[in-house]
Amino acid sequence: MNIKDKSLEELETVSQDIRDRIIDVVSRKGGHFSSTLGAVELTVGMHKVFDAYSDPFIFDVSHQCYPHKLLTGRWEEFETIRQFGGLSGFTKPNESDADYFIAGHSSTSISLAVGAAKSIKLKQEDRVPVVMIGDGSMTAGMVYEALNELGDLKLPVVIILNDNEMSIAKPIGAISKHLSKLLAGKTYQGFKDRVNTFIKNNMPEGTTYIAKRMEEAMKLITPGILFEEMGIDYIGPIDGHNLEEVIDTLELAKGMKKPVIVHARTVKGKGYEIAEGQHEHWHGVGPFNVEDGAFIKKAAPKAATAVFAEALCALACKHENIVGVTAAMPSGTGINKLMDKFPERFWDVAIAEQHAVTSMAAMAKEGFKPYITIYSTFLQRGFDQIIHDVCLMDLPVVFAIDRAGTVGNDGETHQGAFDISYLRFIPNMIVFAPRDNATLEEGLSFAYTLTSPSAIRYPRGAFMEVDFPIVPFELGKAQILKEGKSKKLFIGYGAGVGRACETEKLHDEDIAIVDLRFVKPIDSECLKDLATRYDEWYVFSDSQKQGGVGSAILEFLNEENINIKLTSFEYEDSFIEHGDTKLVEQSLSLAPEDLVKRIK
Ligand SMILES: Cc1ncc(C[n+]2csc(CCOP(=O)(O)OP(=O)(O)O)c2C)c(N)n1
Ligand SMILES: CC(=O)[C@@H](O)[C@H](O)COP(=O)(O)O
Ligand SMILES: [Mg+2]
Repeated sequence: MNIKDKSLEELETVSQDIRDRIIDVVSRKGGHFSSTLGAVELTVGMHKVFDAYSDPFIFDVSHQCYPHKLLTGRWEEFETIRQFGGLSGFTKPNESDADYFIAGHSSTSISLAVGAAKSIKLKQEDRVPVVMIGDGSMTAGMVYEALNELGDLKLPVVIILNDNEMSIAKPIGAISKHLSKLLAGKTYQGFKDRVNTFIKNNMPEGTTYIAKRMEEAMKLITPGILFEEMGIDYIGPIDGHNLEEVIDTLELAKGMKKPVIVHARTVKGKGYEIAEGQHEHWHGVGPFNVEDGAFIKKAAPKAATAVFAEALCALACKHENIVGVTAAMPSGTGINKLMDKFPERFWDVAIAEQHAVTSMAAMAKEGFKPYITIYSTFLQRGFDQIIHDVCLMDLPVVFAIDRAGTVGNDGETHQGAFDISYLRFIPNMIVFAPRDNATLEEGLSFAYTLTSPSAIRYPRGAFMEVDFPIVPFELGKAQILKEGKSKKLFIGYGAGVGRACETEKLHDEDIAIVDLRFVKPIDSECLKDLATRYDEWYVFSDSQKQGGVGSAILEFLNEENINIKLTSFEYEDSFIEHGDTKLVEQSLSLAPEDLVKRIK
């Protein structure tokens, strides 16, 4: 839809049509809801003033990109948003030339804009990167790395700060507080260029000097001081739902040919009253009833996250030295319950995974027992800190890794595929996994006793329940769940144990099953014993094959010079698409019915 020539009135209608389409589809299919509604006018303004097929349109996280997709030839296809084989819920260049870059992890947008702006300058092209970044995403350190360079190079970039005073939950920290103060202030237009030009052309020499001093003085009172001092012009706050104001301001910003932040005040959920405002549960939703906003709940077994939160609560009651953090995912990780119960011991540190890891390392050094609770995919953000600040000092930090394995509709940017591979090779790190809710509780208690770093992983949603005796975790010890008459052996790890059991049931042989429990240190004695009885091993784990569980076992077999035929049912060397988990697993031939065929 080309909106360049539309009048303001027509654009108001376009905005309403976009809102109606989002409410209709997301209420039936689920998705990121309140973020996208809050970004409608800002997105329409971007498309009115800039050209998405030439100027890099860069959405931070890009969960708010639905209006952009609707304006760039995906109106009908929007019906398939986040569905298997359908549109991604985030920007994706192979979907449309209007999608400049893939996103899903937050706070990359300004770095992308700096890279784009450097390239545009070198290629001497007439294009301007335009960024939309939320107030929550402004709390990640990477943003300041980018602003630091941008303010120095003064490359033309327009940054729209979409400030709805919400992250997923209420925003945390001094940056958010500062931005809210700005929102409360009166509008300040960064129009110094116009003033300077006027003075230069019309006033005697000395005036410029006086004007310069005046400008310096003004800086002391201008709200955008945080950005102005970094060399980034600040305009705002403006009403991010007032199309005329948005368009005029973006025109002004574009004309400034320098880095400028347009600070827009918006309401998360704007246009669907029930979701308007600071409502965490409207950020990402399942299907709901438009009339009354009631969520259409499907009966589901108890999620691992809920078990984790309850178990950690019980532990924290028992042991006063337990502390913990989430990085802006309080309800997603269940840490909100701990924050409510122990506000002095559990924190939301904002979107700051690196800071989460290193600050908790210091608490471990001080004698506390930190549980760092971060999704597998987001923990990738704190990788160097895990090595440099936790493992090098061999500190007793527990990494509670939620969303391990495939995560469903979020897709490639969010899969919890890599944590085993990226943790296993770090000295001092203990890597282990429960197979169900009962062993998750057991595992969290066991982790409390460890004097080295440890990582325990569990899936999005519920484990598949399996029925075997619960034995206490013992460092480096596996648990043989059943012996078998066949020469085959199923080795399950974490949620993979459930899949091994399902597959064994579908198979027409009596197959032994072992719960590996530890991928590091691996249970050499148990594996050596099993090798005397079984010579065809199959590995089941929700993790990347490269460097994963199968690799660990192969390394062991090689070191012991044991000759076993080993097949690993882990993820192949590619990124995993979005969609319903069952459909995704079938596409990977990892559903039990597929595995039976592959074994045969
Ligand atoms: C590195 C990283 N950590 C955590 C998340 C989870 N996450 C997705 S959106 C979001 C909040 C974003 O808030 P904001 O930028 O204000 O956008 P809004 O939804 O308010 O429009 C968070 C924490 C993420 N995508 N990336
Ligand atoms: C956009 C983003 O990164 C989060 O909203 C994420 O989608 C949450 O994932 P869960 O739904 O698994 O909590
Ligand atoms: Mg926000």
